[in-house]
Amino acid sequence: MDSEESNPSPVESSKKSKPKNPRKPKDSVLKQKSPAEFFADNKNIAGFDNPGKCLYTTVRELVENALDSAESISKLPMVEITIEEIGRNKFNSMIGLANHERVDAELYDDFESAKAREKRLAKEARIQEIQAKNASMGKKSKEPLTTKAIKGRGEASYYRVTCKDNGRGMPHDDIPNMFGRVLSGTKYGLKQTRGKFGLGAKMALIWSKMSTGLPIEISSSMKGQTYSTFCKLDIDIHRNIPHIHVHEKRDNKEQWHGAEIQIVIEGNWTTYRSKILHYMRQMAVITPYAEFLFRFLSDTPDKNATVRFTRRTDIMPPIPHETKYHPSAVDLLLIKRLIAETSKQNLLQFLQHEFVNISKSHAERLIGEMGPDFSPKMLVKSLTSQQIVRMHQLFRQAKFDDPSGDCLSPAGEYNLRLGIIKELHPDMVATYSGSAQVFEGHPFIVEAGVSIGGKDVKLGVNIFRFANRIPLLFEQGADVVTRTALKRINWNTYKINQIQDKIGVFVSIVSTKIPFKGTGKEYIGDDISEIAATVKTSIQQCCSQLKFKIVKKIQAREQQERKRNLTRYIPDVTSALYDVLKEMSAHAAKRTRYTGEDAELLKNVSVKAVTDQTLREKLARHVERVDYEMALDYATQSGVNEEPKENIFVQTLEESQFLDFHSPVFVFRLGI
Ligand SMILES: Nc1ncnc2c1ncn2[C@@H]1O[C@H](COP(=O)(O)OP(=O)(O)OP(=O)(O)O)[C@@H](O)[C@H]1O
Repeated sequence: MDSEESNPSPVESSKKSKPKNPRKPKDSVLKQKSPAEFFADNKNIAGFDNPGKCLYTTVRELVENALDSAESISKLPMVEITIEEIGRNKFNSMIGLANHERVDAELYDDFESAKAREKRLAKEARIQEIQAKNASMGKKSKEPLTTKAIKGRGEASYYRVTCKDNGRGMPHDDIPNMFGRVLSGTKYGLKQTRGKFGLGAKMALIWSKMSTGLPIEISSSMKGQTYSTFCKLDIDIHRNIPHIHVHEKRDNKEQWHGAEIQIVIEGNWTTYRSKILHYMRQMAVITPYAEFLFRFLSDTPDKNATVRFTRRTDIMPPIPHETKYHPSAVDLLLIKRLIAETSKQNLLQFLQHEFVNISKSHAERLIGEMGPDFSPKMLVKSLTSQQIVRMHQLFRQAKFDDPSGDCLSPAGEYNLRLGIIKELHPDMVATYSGSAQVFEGHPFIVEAGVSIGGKDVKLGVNIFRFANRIPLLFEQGADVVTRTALKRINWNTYKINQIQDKIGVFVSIVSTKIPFKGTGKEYIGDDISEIAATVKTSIQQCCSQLKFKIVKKIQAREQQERKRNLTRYIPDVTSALYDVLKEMSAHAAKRTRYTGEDAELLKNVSVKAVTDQTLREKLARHVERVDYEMALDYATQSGVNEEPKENIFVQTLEESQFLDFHSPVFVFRLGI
């Protein structure tokens, strides 16, 4: 499909989209909706709630696609995101709309009548007077300096969002459907990916269609391609098909591969600025092997911002690979689909090859158990609905080995720790990576980190959640990680103060199926007991490591305190002791009960060979020695960390294998 500039009018396309159904009864109120229409009507369920959130979710969807794409070809990701503010005049000229000055001012929401204005100004003058009076008396005034003028709903703000990556790129012919057909994508298999639903990019396009009416622009090229694709399209909401404006091949002299997506939408940078930057920062924590360049451009130069999140390691987690279904993870519909799609002929081969953890002998036993109607050689496509139900019933009741986590790609304890240290600079950090666990036949791995102290960390528990290496920023309260950290961890046990310490809790969950609540990928519910239990153990593991360090720190502090106290009491103690000894030595000659060392001491006291000063010096020396020994003991056990230190990052060898050494206080990685 090449260049196609013609653009059917909306009227035409809606006429086409709703053919009259001749059989529809006259009084029927039945209607159908296309998936695109459904999501346009309910865009909030995909995270497109209001203009600010739409800007945030658009950035997020594009960044996550960029990372998925680069990682799928094992390329260290380089992602450039630019948000360019577009003023109203510029926007109008982009869409060919002449600027228009207000004629009937009273029509507008922010209109302030002369009387209201007079009243407001009088009030402001009064406040200023009070403030001046208070200032002269040295008092602070609580009144705000100005009262608010009437605020209308405000003008819409428009932004051009561009995201460029160095990933796989997209095949020329697939691009229109990838961006212009809701629920189409390449990530539907059983595989750990950030994307899943085939929805995100289309939602951004639907929002642009709803707010600016401008099409999306895609440039893309795949490795080794001599051309790049340029495609400009929007979406026919009623028919859920791409509406192509331009789709053409261009020269690719630089041998570039990747994708550049550009979209113009309404948004709100002011209210979502911090969320977007937060998202980028957390993405840098969980993806320290990626380079992100984030730019905000505006006509007002002091609003401009450039943030670069530099790559800190070139070790990428292994590529997650597609796996087969576990027999306990399938339902009737899925079994039917697998039967329809399988290339295997008979039942034995089908069971053996379309599922994990069913060996040949196991498959034979299962078929025997299904009943006399079944045989290993029977054609799988000839199974009746009843027979499929029987198979499903057996799958639910039979015992199968758990699926392995080999197909998963967790961030890795090394990367997680590096990310936390790089972005937060905590005083202490502990990380833990668990083994693969299972829920409903899907493997999952939980990794956790707990840090104490650090830059820009608030007092109390600060939660950082990640699912399939996506930061989750919204709906925090209902999430399994938040609930576990706040309600099920007894921080006191680990000598951590939940209110006064700056605690960072990082939990990253990866799985072939993340049980998100809703398509917005904002939180994981607390109702899956396997996940909740693993999250709890992982956080506890980190806390135990920290407790070890904290206890040592407390001991060192107590010891210092003890030394200070002992030293403070030395003069009093020694003079009291000396007085007693003096008294005893005065009567020693008359009594014979003192012998040996005691008698020697009393004699020395009486001849002033031992004085108050001698006792003082001896006791001070003793306190000093005990303190030194204890300090040495502490340092050998916990390492000296008061010395000047500098972070160093070792360049890794490409294609090498690594061996991790885990200790309660560090992870050491060796190339082998
Ligand atoms: N930057 C990109 N590079 C390569 N392919 C891309 C890129 N962006 C999108 N795609 C392709 O377009 C498809 C649709 O993307 P979309 O964001 O709509 O859904 P998704 O990522 O599959 O799932 P989700 O809705 O869960 O994000 C993707 O599956 C992918 O194949």
